[in-house]
Amino acid sequence: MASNTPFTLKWGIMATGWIAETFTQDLLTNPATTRDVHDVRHEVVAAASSSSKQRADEFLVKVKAPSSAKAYGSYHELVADPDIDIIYVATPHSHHFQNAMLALEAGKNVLCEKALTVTASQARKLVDMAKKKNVFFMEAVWTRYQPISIKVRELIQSGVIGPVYRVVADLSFGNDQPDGTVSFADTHRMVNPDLAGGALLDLGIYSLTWVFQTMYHLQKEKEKPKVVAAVQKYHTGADESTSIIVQWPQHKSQGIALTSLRLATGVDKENTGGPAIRIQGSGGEIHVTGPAFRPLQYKVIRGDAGGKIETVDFSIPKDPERDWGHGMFWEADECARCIRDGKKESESLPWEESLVMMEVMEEALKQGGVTYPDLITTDVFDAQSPLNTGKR
Ligand SMILES: NC(=O)C1=CN([C@@H]2O[C@H](COP(=O)(O)OP(=O)(O)OC[C@H]3O[C@@H](n4cnc5c(N)ncnc54)[C@H](OP(=O)(O)O)[C@@H]3O)[C@@H](O)[C@H]2O)C=CC1
Ligand SMILES: O=C1OC[C@@H](O)[C@H](O)[C@H]1O
Repeated sequence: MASNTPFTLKWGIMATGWIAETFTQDLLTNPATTRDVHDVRHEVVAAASSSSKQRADEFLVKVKAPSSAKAYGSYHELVADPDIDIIYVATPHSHHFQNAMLALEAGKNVLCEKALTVTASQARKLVDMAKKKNVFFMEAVWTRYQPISIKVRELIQSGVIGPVYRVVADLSFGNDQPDGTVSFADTHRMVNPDLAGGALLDLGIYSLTWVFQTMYHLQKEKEKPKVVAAVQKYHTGADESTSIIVQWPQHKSQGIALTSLRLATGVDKENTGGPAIRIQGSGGEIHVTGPAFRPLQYKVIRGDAGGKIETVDFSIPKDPERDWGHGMFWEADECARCIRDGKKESESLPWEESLVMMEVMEEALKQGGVTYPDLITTDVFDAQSPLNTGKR
């Protein structure tokens, strides 16, 4: 008989920045009252800051973690904690390879923020280590686990718009300034090459996510894509605007993934001006509206119904007690279920798909002449790398 007790996943949070705070608050929501989830739950066991233990302490207070949660002043201490089941890597992309490898080497399950790494070779090495250590490993593309994504994938598979031959997806931030900048300081992770900055690895990955989850993910026989890219470089050397055409010739399908720090997807911040994602099948279309990382509406326009439009809206549930909900808890629930069930990778975002997406982004950046420093592109693990010790 199935147990009524939810499976508990114990988390260690690596880094204390913006997304660490947001994700941890989602972890701390009540799954039952927030989103009607009763089979899994989450516990925040510890958080670590590479800057100081005090920063980790302040972080735990800020997110209202239970008083039992431990604060560490180093990533090494975090990955050595035997009470932790899974490490959430929430550092800039520049650090993901070294930080995720530190955790995998220690035998921990890992959920690593997007973009998974800076290079495809780094991503392959992480997957190899996850296999060697027999642990769960997943790229934290939260969009894949949101109900709207699941529904859109189901709709496509049901054949309601026929075979999908083209997807156009955009995530652009509209930060153009009169002085020619894109509003981020040159040292900010969005544009700083030392932190693997640039529109593609940070935002364009969501446009690619829609291209991939609506086409490549659903291919029965996987086909390697061809890639053509146009890249506009920012004065820091990172990309400020990147447009990629991904082609699967045998499937007769093409995806166009767009991203820009200058232009916005829509005229307002909610991107309601038009569909951010347009999925075109031979029998109709699906339009998805809202920022590609967390869109809240789709429309199905069926050719066989004379263009009749069905509109479906979604919302992000909140924990009534915490007055909080960002929509990252669904990916956390996926980690818990996979680990409970002994799975090492998620079916919604298999390792192979993360690797192919990294290859596409690497190729696009190569075509655009974007390069990153050796410290962050090496695929040789170094536990004492400044990226792991925080000695900047
Ligand atoms: N899924 C999503 O919706 C989002 C995902 N992200 C992803 O999360 C990652 C982190 O982004 P975000 O939280 O916005 O970044 P922040 O700059 O807010 O935080 C990054 C944290 O990483 C740690 N860190 C370690 N070394 C450095 C360094 N040299 N420079 C800066 N920080 C360092 C710091 O924590 P400490 O000092 O405590 O070690 C810092 O607080 C990125 O890869 C990004 O793509 C970001 C936003 C949204
Ligand atoms: O992943 C992300 O999604 C939301 C954006 O605000 C952020 O810059 C990006 O990293």
